[in-house]
Amino acid sequence: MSKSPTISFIGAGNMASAIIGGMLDNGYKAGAIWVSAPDDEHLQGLRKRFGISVTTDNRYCAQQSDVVVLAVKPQVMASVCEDIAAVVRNTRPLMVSIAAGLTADTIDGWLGGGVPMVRVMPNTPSLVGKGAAGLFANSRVSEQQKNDVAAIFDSVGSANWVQQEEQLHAVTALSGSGPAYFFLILEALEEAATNAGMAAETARELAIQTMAGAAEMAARSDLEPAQLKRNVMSPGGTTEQAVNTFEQGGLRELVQKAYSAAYTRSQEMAKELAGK
Ligand SMILES: NC(=O)C1=CN([C@@H]2O[C@H](COP(=O)(O)OP(=O)(O)OC[C@H]3O[C@@H](n4cnc5c(N)ncnc54)[C@H](OP(=O)(O)O)[C@@H]3O)[C@@H](O)[C@H]2O)C=CC1
Ligand SMILES: O=C(O)[C@@H]1CCC=N1
Repeated sequence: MSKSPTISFIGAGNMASAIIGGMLDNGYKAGAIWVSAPDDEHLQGLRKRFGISVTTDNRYCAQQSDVVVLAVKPQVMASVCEDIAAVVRNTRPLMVSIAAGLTADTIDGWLGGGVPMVRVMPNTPSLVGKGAAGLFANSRVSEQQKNDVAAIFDSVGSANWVQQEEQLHAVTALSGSGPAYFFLILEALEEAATNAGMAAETARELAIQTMAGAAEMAARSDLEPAQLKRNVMSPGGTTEQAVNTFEQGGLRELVQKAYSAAYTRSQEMAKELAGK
């Protein structure tokens, strides 16, 4: 494989667009990226936005590249793989799946078997170069191919290898789904502030800046999150009241429950879809 491999995305939705946008902002050339999906109008929009090549023909798309990223919903993965299997057998690209749940063996079976495959669990902040991805390679993937895939996901954030495929369930429940958890908190904080009379625009600006600032501090500081939290809590002050309210309301248990629900769903999807 060349130093900068050509990359085809099958599926052009939220996650593919986020990765492509991030890659282009971080040095990848539009000329090296192909995308396929059923809706030509949507594809033309992406072509205009990103300058990449587009086609409604999945087989043609798969033929163009050293790396083929499967970026469709898990429920349509079987039919997509069966459609491109002959092409994959001939051109032998590195296959990358970003689908939640589906195991490398299941997808390999749909592609006809013997395929080098990396499973990645990325997240949508890839669009702004702040993605967090977990990666697992099957035994057919070479070191060079691992480096090529890691370079793609490092270019849009951070790429983190896991040694056991099962660990991707944990990645999915944390960072794959995670952006939605923080957007939910953002929504709730904005709502609370506007209920107290703050202008919506100001509430959004302050809430986003606070979330970004807290994340940046946690990333840069040697202190534990618990200590960073205590540093905001003046004895007898306002934060103490809010944090106690969260703790007494069962926030930790709720977070554990939500995380487990996502984890379990990832496991269920693997079982449900393997038979299809
Ligand atoms: N969204 C996220 O935050 C994350 C998603 N993922 C995984 O990424 C994958 C895609 O998710 P997401 O981007 O959110 O989903 P979307 O629904 O946004 O995107 C799916 C894309 O696949 C296209 N598509 C549907 N059928 C076909 C087909 N037969 N051939 C080619 N393309 C097809 C859709 O086109 P159309 O819309 O016209 O039907 C759409 O462009 C999923 O497997 C998901 O598990 C992983 C991590 C995070
Ligand atoms: O909700 C989902 O199933 C996908 C996987 C992680 C984020 N979105």
